[in-house]
Amino acid sequence: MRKAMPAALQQPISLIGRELINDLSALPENEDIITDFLLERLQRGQIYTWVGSLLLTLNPNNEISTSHLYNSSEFNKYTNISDIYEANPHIFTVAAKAHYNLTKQFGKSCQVIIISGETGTGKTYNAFKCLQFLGAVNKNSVQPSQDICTYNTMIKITDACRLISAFTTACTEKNEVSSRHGQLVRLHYKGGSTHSLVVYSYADKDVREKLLENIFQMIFGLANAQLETFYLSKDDCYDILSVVDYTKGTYYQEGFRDTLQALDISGFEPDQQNQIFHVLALLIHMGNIKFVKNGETCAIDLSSNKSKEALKNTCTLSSLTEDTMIELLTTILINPQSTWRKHTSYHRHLVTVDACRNRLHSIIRHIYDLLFRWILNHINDTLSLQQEYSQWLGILDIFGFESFDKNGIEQLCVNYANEKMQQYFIESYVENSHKDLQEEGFITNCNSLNTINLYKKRLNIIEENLFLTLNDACQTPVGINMSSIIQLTCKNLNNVQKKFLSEKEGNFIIEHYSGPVAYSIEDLLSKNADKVPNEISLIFNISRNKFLRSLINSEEEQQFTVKTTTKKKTMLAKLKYNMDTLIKELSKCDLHYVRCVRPNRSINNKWDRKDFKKQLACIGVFDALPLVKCKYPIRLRYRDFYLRYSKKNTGYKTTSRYVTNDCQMQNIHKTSEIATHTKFILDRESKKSNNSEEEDEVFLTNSLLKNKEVHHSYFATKSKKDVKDVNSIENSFETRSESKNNDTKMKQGVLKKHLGDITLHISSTNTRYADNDDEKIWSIYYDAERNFYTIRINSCTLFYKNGILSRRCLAAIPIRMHTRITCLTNSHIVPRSALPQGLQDCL
Ligand SMILES: Nc1ncnc2c1ncn2[C@@H]1O[C@H](COP(=O)(O)OP(=O)(O)OP(=O)(O)O)[C@@H](O)[C@H]1O
Repeated sequence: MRKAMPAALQQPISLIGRELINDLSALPENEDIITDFLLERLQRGQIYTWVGSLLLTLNPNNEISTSHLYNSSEFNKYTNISDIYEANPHIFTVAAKAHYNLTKQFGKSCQVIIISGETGTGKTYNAFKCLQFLGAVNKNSVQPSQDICTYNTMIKITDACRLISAFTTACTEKNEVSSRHGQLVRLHYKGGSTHSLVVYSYADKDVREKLLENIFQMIFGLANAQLETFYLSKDDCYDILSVVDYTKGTYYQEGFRDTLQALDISGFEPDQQNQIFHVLALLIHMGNIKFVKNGETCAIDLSSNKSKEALKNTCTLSSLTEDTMIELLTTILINPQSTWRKHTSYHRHLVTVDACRNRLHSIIRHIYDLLFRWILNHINDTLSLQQEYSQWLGILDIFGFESFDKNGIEQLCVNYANEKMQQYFIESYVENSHKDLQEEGFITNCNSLNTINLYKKRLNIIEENLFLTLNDACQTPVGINMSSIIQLTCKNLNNVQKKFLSEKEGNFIIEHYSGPVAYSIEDLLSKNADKVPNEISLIFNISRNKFLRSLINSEEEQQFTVKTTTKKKTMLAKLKYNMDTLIKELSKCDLHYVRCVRPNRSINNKWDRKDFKKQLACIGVFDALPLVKCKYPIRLRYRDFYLRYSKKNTGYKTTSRYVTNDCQMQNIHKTSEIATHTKFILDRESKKSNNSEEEDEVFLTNSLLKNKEVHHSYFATKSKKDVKDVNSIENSFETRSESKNNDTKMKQGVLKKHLGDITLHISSTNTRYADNDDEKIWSIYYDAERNFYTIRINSCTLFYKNGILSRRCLAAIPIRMHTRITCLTNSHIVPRSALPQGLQDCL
């Protein structure tokens, strides 16, 4: 059960100024209010919102222009950000915070920005914005005297990521440029600037039947003459490009120009670029090969011109004979590695067209995979400058949750990866927050533990029941009826487990965190087996194409992909291994979460609120919110707090002052003494000089703080009705000006006004009085719209609202300060004894 919120924090939102709120934790825990609020923000072009320390981003869906969010002034604003913990919600803030923590050595030496959400919600877009921003920061931090190579590193890195993206995106039902791969871009830092890049590939989707962006680009981007050298033509029809939108030629041409530029910048020589296109052309032709049944066996369909032509071009581009290619595609070489028993090797014919087709596509996929990894290795070799440093900043962009009308193993891989990441988020963020809050005494019990258990159970069933069954089935040499295996697996589950995994009409249904998804079992085994023919390297080793040969033999040399040690190399086993490795890596890092959602329109063109709420629930916003509401939106580690305010201390005079109940001022010399007089809040607002004698001083005491037993002291917000008569304050200031020569009390420079149970004291020693009676030294202005007072004292401006007197324009959400007597080094809680003089900056 959570502790009741302080009354001041439960006031109606309208009083706080809804349009100023940028953190969901300031709103009541009501899904409808949150939905309205976010959609309102979206209409205003505010696509970013804090959920405590999480950043929530809304995909503007091409309806709202967001260019203003990423223009050069925004870059400058965030690259020169001074107050990293209180900055507006923006992807740049998250990047700046991670960069700040890394370079100032706050927290761990590895900082990772995790961007997640369903497909098409804007993960890749935001990951690029992060990179661009870090590029701008890097540019600022690199001294002109530094190596030009270092100076250009970030430009190269951004282009390299663009290149990787071109090789890993494809058009899907929900996103034209959907990532088909999960990558962790690691920017290695030395001396505050990026020195190298390493891109780790953690999970690839099954790209067999997918259309890869770069292949489109190539077809549209290459000149006709160059296409002819690869036996391609813009007018011909290629199966691998069967759903290409030919009206988008210009778009792909532009993409190709970017890819070429990225290839140049990433250090690919023209002949290497040509080799890449050569291999892509080979794959396009291979995709056109068709098979027919030929008696008991199968053969390549030579009666179709398209298929015949494809075979011819495939052989020419791979420099292999037609016989070799036919043998590779229609037979299996048994015992291929045998050298001493060579006579025992023999070819077994494939007997079904499907088997031949699966074999062809696994070869296409394998070669494409090898090409991509070769490119990745090349980029990493060029940009890692042969060195990795212990400090790095990572951006993790992993493909988003998918649920289409028909889902296969590809969606299973994607959704499992998302399930795993979500479980990790719930475990690392929600569970840790829960522990913190419990330790700090804010909550005694919390429902979030049930949520965590739910995630664990579901993942356990996917991994232990489903994956193991599918992997075992792949290893079995005899034919298997997958439908009955799935039925049996589901039948053996207990009632709780059945909630997560069930079987219906030949499909199996997983109740994911994002809702149920039905997966077809068609092709499940063949695709999961991911059987790359063992003889592929033997056959391509006799090719006269040197690049192809080296590519096929390069598998063992690849460094930046996670290698599975498991003997059962099924697709699901590899994926599980990769995800486990990734999570192990993440557990060593400080994590910054960015959660992406995409509001969609329903048929009547209104926002689909149901879907929007579902997305918010799925990415964990509603799980995190109750915890976030208990925590403070701004949480500084003790060390950060100390560094920040101790600096402020040295800038000020050494003597602090506090006000006792009867407004006497005393000097104190140790900050620790402040702790015993917690009424001290605001000091020295005038900036005239360091000479304390000439300065005005403003104090605010709050009777709420008188009680020393109050452990969680907070600077309470109070509703407007609690503030009594504002005019009377103004009047008293006027009176003070007028009676300056007569009133001895005024000469002592103390003004006191009771506002409910808050007392505002304004004191002045040696105050500079007005030279003439018309000059107003004090003024109070009430801003009715935003419900706060602006107090001007000489050149100094203060803001007052609901009991908070602050030097800055007031924060949009209620602010509390939590203190305790002692604290751990890494605690977010400031010990009372360490409250320094610059505490007012917290406000
Ligand atoms: N902040 C934004 N401003 C403008 N456009 C955006 C923004 N975020 C997303 N988009 C648009 O949404 C499209 C889809 O985004 P993106 O490709 O980043 O989605 P994704 O979450 O990475 O999807 P997938 O998981 O399928 O890769 C982008 O092409 C872009 O046009």
